[in-house]
Amino acid sequence: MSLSFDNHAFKAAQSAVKTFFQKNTGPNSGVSTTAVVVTTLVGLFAYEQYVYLKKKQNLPGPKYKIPIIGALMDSMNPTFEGYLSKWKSGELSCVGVFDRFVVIASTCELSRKILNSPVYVVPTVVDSMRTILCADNWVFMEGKEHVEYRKGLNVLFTRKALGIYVPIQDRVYTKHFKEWLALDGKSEQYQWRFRELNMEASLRVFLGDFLSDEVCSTISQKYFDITAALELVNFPWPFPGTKVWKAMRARQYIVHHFIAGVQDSRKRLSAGGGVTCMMDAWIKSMNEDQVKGGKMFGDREIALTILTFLFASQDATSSALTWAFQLLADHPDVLARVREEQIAVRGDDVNGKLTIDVLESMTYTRQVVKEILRLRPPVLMIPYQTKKDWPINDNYTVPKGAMVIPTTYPALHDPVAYPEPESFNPDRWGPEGHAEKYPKNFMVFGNGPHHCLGKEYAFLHLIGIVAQASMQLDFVHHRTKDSDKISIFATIYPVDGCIMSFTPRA
Ligand code: HEM
Repeated sequence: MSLSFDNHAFKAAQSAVKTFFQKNTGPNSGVSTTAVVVTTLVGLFAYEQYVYLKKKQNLPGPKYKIPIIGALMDSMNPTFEGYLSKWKSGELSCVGVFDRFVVIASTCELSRKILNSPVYVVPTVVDSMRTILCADNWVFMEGKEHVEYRKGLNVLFTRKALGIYVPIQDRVYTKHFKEWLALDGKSEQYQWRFRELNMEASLRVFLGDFLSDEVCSTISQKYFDITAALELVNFPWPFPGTKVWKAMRARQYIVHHFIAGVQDSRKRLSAGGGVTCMMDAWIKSMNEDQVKGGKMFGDREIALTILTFLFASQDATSSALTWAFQLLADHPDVLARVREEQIAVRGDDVNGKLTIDVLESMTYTRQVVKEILRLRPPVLMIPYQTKKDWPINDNYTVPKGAMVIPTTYPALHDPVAYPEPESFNPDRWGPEGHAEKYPKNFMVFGNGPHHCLGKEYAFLHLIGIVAQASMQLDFVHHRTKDSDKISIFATIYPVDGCIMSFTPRA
């Protein structure tokens, strides 16, 4: 991100300042350099305010912009309460950070409009991501090119493919449950343990055993640097030591190992090996398509795409998993019904291996997962950017180049669609509830051409963990005064980090 407030006007101001200097700061000019510098700075700051207010028009938002940085501090240390008050301030509101003008939409209607207007907007992920994920990554493609590329990835999320992943997921759950049980019922913050389970499940589903345990665990550590750089607006230059710089280094390590994995998978498949993970499935389907002249993906391209899956899934799913355990432990009646369902659908085999058929038959557990995602949506806001001036409604035109952000939380807590929206009520998704009558409000996975590619995988993953944990583990949530408060680290977590203890299920 550059620090140019508005390129044309800024250049004009620069040239005026230069002329002024040339004319007035000679030895005989009688004007001191300090006076000129101060006047220039005041002029530039005044100009910056003018640009901000011109874009802001009548939108709710700060009355003026802090010179140069704007609301950088709020952006670096966001609070959920801060977001809530922003959303409540109006259906559209605004803020300025560095040279970024940000417009936030807080209604379901406007949020959907943004997600479904590819003519006006393009996803930006967040500012730093182009640097971190590499500018040639498919997620930054637009329009037809994006649609076509995305079609080539659908093969990785078909029901058949999802069925291959289930036993891999199950093995990872068992491994992590054992680790939790080895703590002998000790209570501690589990948020990061849930994240580790999730990271290993993702890596093993995506790349199977092509990564060693050691590399998996290093990636898990290094990935923290990528999450930490996910602020809405970052420090503009990736100087050594900045969050973006650390994230880039993490990406280099991860992509290096992913490329090695792709190469191993190619070799193994051409030696007649079977499909063991997503990458194998992808390469095998590519090999088959080759005969029909289908698209061939290169090693780095595959590695970068899998990095986007990790990026898209890791934080969101870890957040969902944390709230899942917390909410289930806090609602023993719901947990008891999940267990009843397990017995009903799995019969004598309640501790047996998971399959996609059995996961799909768990209708109540799916309702529970859906309600967890509604109550605590992992992705609160989805940053897009305008490609041109956009008259988004009768009262306001979003200027070209602005970040325009649809929100999910307000629609998911709309009392019309979800009466008593703060209560955890999986039955609202069942035949006796009426939440399913408001599909437009359920924007947990976005909407429109960029809606989440891994939605069904995420559902099955969360249902699988809840199913297996409910049968194999007894768990207690040690509530604190901060358990229901929300902290923001790319996504949302309970402020106390979810203090839990696990023992084997009696
Ligand atoms: C609970 C877990 C998850 C949540 C809440 C979530 C949510 C989202 C959201 C809100 C978007 C943006 C949609 C839009 O712009 O309209 C998105 C995009 C995406 N998600 Fe997910 N996601 C989750 C898990 C996953 C998983 C597990 C994967 C892959 C394995 C994945 C892959 C993607 C991809 C590739 C995109 C970008 C799609 C595109 O630009 O075409 N997500 N997700």
